[in-house]
Amino acid sequence: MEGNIGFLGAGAMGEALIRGLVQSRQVPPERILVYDIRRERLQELEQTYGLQAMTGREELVRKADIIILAVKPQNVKEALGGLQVGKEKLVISIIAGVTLARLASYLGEVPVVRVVPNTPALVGEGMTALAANKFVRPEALEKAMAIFCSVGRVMVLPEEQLNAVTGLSGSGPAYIYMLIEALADGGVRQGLTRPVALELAAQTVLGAARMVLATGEHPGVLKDKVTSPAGTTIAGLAVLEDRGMRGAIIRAVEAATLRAESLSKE
Ligand SMILES: NC(=O)C1=CN([C@@H]2O[C@H](COP(=O)(O)OP(=O)(O)OC[C@H]3O[C@@H](n4cnc5c(N)ncnc54)[C@H](O)[C@@H]3O)[C@@H](O)[C@H]2O)C=CC1
Ligand SMILES: O=C(O)[C@@H]1CCC=N1
Repeated sequence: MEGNIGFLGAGAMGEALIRGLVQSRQVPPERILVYDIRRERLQELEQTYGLQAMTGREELVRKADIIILAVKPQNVKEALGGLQVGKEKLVISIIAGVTLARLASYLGEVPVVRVVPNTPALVGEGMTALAANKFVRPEALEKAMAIFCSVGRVMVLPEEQLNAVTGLSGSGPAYIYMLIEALADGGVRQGLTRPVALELAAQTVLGAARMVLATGEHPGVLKDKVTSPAGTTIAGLAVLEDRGMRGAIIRAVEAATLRAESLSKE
């Protein structure tokens, strides 16, 4: 990948992308530039990855060809207010809920791609959806896609769908970690050791996810293949139905989507 990639803000998600990019070998660390308001954070990232720490957002914007905005929605105004970004640059925002229109109110008529990534990018298993404003040329969109393709899967969607994506795949890893933790607790409850239970739980989630993606079969069909008549699985599934697992997950995605919508207005 050509050019310098600059991160404005590098917390949990910024670092997941940095690590994923470095591990993918698509971008050498010396072409990754970072500015974060916390000095100790900058030093830590510089030492860990050998990337270039910038003295301020102006230096970052001057030296980077692609600028990834990775501050929290609440910090958008202080991070972007008064910032001059040339039209030849490509801005990529990973900020949840913040619309292309709102970004344009700070940045003006520059190419911006709004992206919803997730933290499994750190291990090359990210899921990213993106939408571009009208100033983004096809080659620039390709570049944005290449960055996120190097750390997982990518899809282009209409911007109106990105808050729902945030509620599903953006926040989703946390739901799944909770599921894995609960499965492991279940195993421990039945007498398994914690490490054994955790490995069983995590590999089961990974295997089930791979089955859905690799076979293209409806998850209901795959579920039926696990479920023997009068067997163990149906006994477990009946409890999950009783306790409203499906409804709880649907509501979780809804609540997170609504929160993404409200973040845009903060
Ligand atoms: N964590 C996740 O799984 C995902 C996060 N996102 C989005 O990514 C963005 C970052 O999220 P996290 O990394 O989780 O948050 P975080 O709080 O870990 O990182 C934000 C970073 O921005 C820095 N910062 C704050 N104000 C700044 C300023 N004015 N200039 C430069 N740096 C500044 C902070 O010091 C911090 O290191 C958010 O907008 C979030 O909505 C999107 C998808 C997934
Ligand atoms: O919790 C958040 O607001 C961010 C956005 C999606 C995942 N983490």
